[in-house]
Amino acid sequence: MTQASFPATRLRRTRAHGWSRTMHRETVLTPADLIWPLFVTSGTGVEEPIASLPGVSRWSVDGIAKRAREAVNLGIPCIALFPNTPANLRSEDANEALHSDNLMCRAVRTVRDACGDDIGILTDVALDPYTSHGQDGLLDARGYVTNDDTVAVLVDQAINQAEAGADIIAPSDMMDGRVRAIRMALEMNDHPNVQIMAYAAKYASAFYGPFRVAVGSGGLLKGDKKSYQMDPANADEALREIAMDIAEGADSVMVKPGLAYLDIIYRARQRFEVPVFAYQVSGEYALIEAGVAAGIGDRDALVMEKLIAFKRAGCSGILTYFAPLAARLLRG
Ligand SMILES: NCc1[nH]cc(CCC(=O)O)c1CC(=O)O
Ligand SMILES: [Mg+2]
Repeated sequence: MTQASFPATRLRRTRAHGWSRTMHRETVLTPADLIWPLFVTSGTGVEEPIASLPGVSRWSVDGIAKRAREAVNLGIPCIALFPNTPANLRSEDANEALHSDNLMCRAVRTVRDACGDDIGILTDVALDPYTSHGQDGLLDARGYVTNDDTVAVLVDQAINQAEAGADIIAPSDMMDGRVRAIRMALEMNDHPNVQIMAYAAKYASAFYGPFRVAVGSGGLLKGDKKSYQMDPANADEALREIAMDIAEGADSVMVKPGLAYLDIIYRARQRFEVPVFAYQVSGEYALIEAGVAAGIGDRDALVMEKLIAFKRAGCSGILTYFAPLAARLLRG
C-alpha cells in the first residue's frame, strides 16, 4: 500500500476509547469552578418556588444556611445572595439596602454561623432589589439614573454587607467609578481582605427577566437599563470597562450574560491577567429548562456542554443556577 492511500494524521485515533478521550481532554470543569446564586425571602421555614425559574426557589435565611451547607458538601466554594425585599420596605432612595438587619445581612450572618469559613459569601451591590422603581440607582427629577449620588449609596451598601461578613462584594450596578470608591471605603473601614468581583462588562440584556421576577423588581421597572448597562453590539467598550475596574482595584471581573458573550470572555483573558467569571443568567437557565420540557434534549448533557464552554473560553468560574446539579454530576 502506498503512503498516499491513508491519512498521515488520524485525529479520530485519540478519540477511539474513553480512557484516551479523558487523557486528551484540554479543559476540565470541577465543582470548585461554580458559584451558586440563591434568592433570600422573609420568614422562617419558607420555600417559595419561582415560577419563572423552574427548579429554583427563594428560601428564608434558615433555608439559605441549609443550601450553603449543601454547597460545602458538594465542593462548591461560594454562594451569591440576592434578596426579595418585602414591597413595603422598597423606596425611592433604597434606604433598606443600608440597614444592618435587612434580608441580605441576616442571610450572611446565618450562613456564617452555620458554615463558618467553609464557604465564600458573595453579595450583590446594586439598588434594584430595594428601589420602588426597580432601577439599580437613584433617579433625578427627569428619571435619569444618577451616577455619583448612586455611587455614594453603593459604598454604604457595600460596607453594610462587609460588616455583616460578606467575603466578596460584587457591584452589578454599572455606575462609573464605583469600584474605586468601594475599594477605598473597604480599606478605610478595616476590611482589607474583602474582595471585589466587579460586574465589569454587564450588558443591557433581555435574559434577566426571570431574575427580576425572583427579586420582585420586574413588575416595578419602567423602561430599561440602557443608560448604564452595555449595548450588546459592543466589545471594545467591554475591554475598556474591564481595564477600568482592574485599575480601580477589582480582584476579579465578570462578564454577564454568559453564553452570548463568550467572545468578550475570550478577549478579556487574552488581554488581561485577571480572573474572569461568567454569569449564566436566569434567562439562560430558563431557556434550557424550557427546552428540556419541550423534549429537545437531555438536561444533564445540555448543562454540562454549556458550562464547559465557559471554561474553554477562559473563565475561572461560573455563576450558575445549575451549580448543585453540575456539582452532583461531576462528583458522579
Ligand atoms: N443589578 C441587578 C442584577 N444582578 C444580577 C442580575 C441578573 C441575574 C440573572 O438574570 O440571573 C441583575 C438584573 C438586572 O440587572 O436587571
Ligand atoms: Mg464600569
